[in-house]
Amino acid sequence: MRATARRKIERRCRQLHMTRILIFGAGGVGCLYGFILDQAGASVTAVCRTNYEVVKENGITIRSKIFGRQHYHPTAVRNVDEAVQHGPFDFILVCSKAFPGTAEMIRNAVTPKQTAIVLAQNGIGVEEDYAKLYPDNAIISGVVYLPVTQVELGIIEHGPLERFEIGLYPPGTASKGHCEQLSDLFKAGGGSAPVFDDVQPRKWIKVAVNAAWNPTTALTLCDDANYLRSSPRAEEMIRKIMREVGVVATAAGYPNVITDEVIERDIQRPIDRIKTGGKEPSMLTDVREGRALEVEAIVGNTLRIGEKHGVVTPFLEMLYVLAKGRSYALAPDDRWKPIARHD
Ligand SMILES: NC(=O)C1=CN([C@@H]2O[C@H](COP(=O)(O)OP(=O)(O)OC[C@H]3O[C@@H](n4cnc5c(N)ncnc54)[C@H](OP(=O)(O)O)[C@@H]3O)[C@@H](O)[C@H]2O)C=CC1
Ligand SMILES: CC(C)(CO)C(=O)C(=O)O
Repeated sequence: MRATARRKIERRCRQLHMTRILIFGAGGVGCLYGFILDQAGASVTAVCRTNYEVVKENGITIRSKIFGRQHYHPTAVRNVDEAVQHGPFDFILVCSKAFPGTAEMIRNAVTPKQTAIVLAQNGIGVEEDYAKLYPDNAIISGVVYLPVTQVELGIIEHGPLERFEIGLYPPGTASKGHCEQLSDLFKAGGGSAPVFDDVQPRKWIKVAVNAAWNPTTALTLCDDANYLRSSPRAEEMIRKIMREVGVVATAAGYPNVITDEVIERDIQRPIDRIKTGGKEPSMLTDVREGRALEVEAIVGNTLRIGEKHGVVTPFLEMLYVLAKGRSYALAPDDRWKPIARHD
């Protein structure tokens, strides 16, 4: 290898090792992304809540169809104030559920002009609160494809898919340097984080998937394969909901994104799982654990964007009302609060 090429690789490795990452929300997604970044050589601090003692004492065990059985030990802290002594952070990965008020919770760990805030969450329109609060920081919006569940405190089960699609919010606001750096880190850690000039079309595809699968499985208490087995109309209902989200996306300026081809490709995964065993979407896990549901970020924001553009969304409206009722029964504090701008 030529000396200049070797020096370039050595410099890149040094940069990765110096990168400081804060994971806010050490559940399924947070623990798995922390693992990938730890593998890349970054310094990983994790804000843990219920699993604090276990993670501090024993670290995190990963049982993954891709990475195998793994173990790592991030620096566990109880809250953002405690995390600050391990900063300043180059990236904060927000991996908690997309609920109102989270943007304020990370404030003390955000260094203006340095920290890139990465949203590893489902939903649409979830970036605006961060963009308003942190105008001097890069906001990276992410689309998470990662079937993962924390099955016991500090123990994470992960299926056969790992892809984190990322892009700046709003698109083209600053240099793509932060996105490229994060993408390099994922690659170095064995993961995959492709960078998009505009990641919003990708967010729309994912919210169509989540609006269809998350409330239906949460309300029926069936994993995706069992839901498909449950009646001859179940599969077509998923397509109808996804098409409805497609009409909203088109009205919002993203035509030809949620196409029939995209819908068929996505629905094939759960259909295949009828043979191999179903996946419990994260909202079904929340129902089983008695936690509030991410209805606003996934269904509420989508239907309000539709409303603003004069699109009638009967399926989304029905899912919204029923899933909000379910969430309210589980967590009575979860009353309606808009979480972001709805355009
Ligand atoms: N799981 C999956 O397969 C997928 C999930 N997603 C999305 O990724 C995001 C994360 O999901 P997932 O990992 O499943 O969620 P989890 O519920 O497993 O993890 C969220 C974590 O955030 C923690 N948390 C919440 N609020 C706070 C707080 N104030 N302080 C400290 N910790 C806090 C929770 O702590 P505690 O345990 O104490 O509640 C929990 O550990 C969601 O937006 C989800 O929709 C996307 C694709 C797939
Ligand atoms: C796509 C799906 C349903 C897969 O896990 C998901 O994003 C979730 O569980 O929230």
